[in-house]
Amino acid sequence: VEEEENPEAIISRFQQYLRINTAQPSPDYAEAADFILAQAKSLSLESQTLEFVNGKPLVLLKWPGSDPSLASILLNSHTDVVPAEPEKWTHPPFSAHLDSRGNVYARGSQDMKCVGLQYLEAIRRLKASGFRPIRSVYLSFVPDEEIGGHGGAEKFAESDVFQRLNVEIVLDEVLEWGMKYETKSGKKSELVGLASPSENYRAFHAERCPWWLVIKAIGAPGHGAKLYDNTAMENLLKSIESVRKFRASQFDLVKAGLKAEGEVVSVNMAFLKAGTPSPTGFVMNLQPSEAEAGFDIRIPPTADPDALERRIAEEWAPASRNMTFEFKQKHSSLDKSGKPLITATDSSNPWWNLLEEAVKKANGKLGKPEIFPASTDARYFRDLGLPAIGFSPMANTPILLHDHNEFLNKDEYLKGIEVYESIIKAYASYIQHARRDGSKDEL
Ligand SMILES: CSCC[C@H](NC=O)C(=O)O
Ligand SMILES: [Zn+2]
Ligand SMILES: [Zn+2]
Repeated sequence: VEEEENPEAIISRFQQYLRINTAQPSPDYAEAADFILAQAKSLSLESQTLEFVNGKPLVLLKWPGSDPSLASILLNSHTDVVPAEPEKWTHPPFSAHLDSRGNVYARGSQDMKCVGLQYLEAIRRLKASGFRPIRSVYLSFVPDEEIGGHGGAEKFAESDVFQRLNVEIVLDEVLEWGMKYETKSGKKSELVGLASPSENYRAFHAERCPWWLVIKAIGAPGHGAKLYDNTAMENLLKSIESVRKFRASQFDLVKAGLKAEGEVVSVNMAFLKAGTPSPTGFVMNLQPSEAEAGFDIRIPPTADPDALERRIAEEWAPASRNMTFEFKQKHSSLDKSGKPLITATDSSNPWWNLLEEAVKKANGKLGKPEIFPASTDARYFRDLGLPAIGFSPMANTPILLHDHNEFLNKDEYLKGIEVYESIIKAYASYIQHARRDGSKDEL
């Protein structure tokens, strides 16, 4: 085994990447880009750095295939991570501390620096084994996924550069996802989804789309002791009650086991803003003339977006109650032709089956296609009509996305590299033209 293929060397590279503080809101993108470019160089991959937004580099790597007439494969990962509160971690979030059980602690160890580097390590192994891709394999290391992807994947997907890559399939991240709730029958709190850390890998063919909604109420201000109708607070509270009812109806479907979490609309209040500040807090005997609330809504591609929009306009922020609303973020859950943004998993999309087979070959098992409850950059590629699959090879791993003490076990990381090795090999050697209509052409 070559020096750089030792497990120690592999883990050490993972740690190096994790130690770069790319936490929002001020990620060190320059250092991350340098690191990726150095890795690319050591692997003799072609590279270029794109800057759709100043100071936010997107590193694009290429492993050229032997047949440039075939469409290519894109392996996407984001380089930014969410912030961490260091004092709440057992090991500092950018130390990449390796403990005696082999757990590597760092912000980004699951989401998703692991995946970005596993792609590269898989290529290192494939190269060492003498494998040569027929299709070109591209890797994109994109900025700003955690804040919406507008300065990264969104611009990239819309770019001429991307057009010229002739991409036919995109792989992106997915995170293990579970939820806690009170069962209807008793007080017992349960975990569904990946409650018992499972042996299975999960793969996602769609995701819920983010709608970040702000509703605002106005009303006549007045004395705090006076009862009168149509205050801003009263008007907003009516909306909140209505939102809560709807939220409960959706959640009940999940609790009853009728729907998966990705199949219902979620709505959670993100902020409340009202009141007249005073040096000691808020003025208490004044009813404010404005009140605002913000909601994180996620809509599955299977839901009717018009119906939800009507509900917002008629029940949650009716003009008749002196209310207005605004979206801070609104990704359509339908494509341009009005079809739900769902990547096919039938015979019209050979990449799904190839993924399944490749994971099996690496002794893994893939679950049924699911709808990811949160959002990833994959939606920008699905917008273009491209198949995109959310997949991160992490089994037997507790769900710590955006949580304190995020870690990944080194053996799970190493196993993931083998899984990607198998996937990249299968994808890059696939020589049929995959057509949207499901027909195939032997070349
Ligand atoms: C509006 S894009 C935000 C993307 C983010 N992705 C992962 O957590 C999410 O909140 O789902
Ligand atoms: Zn992520
Ligand atoms: Zn994230």
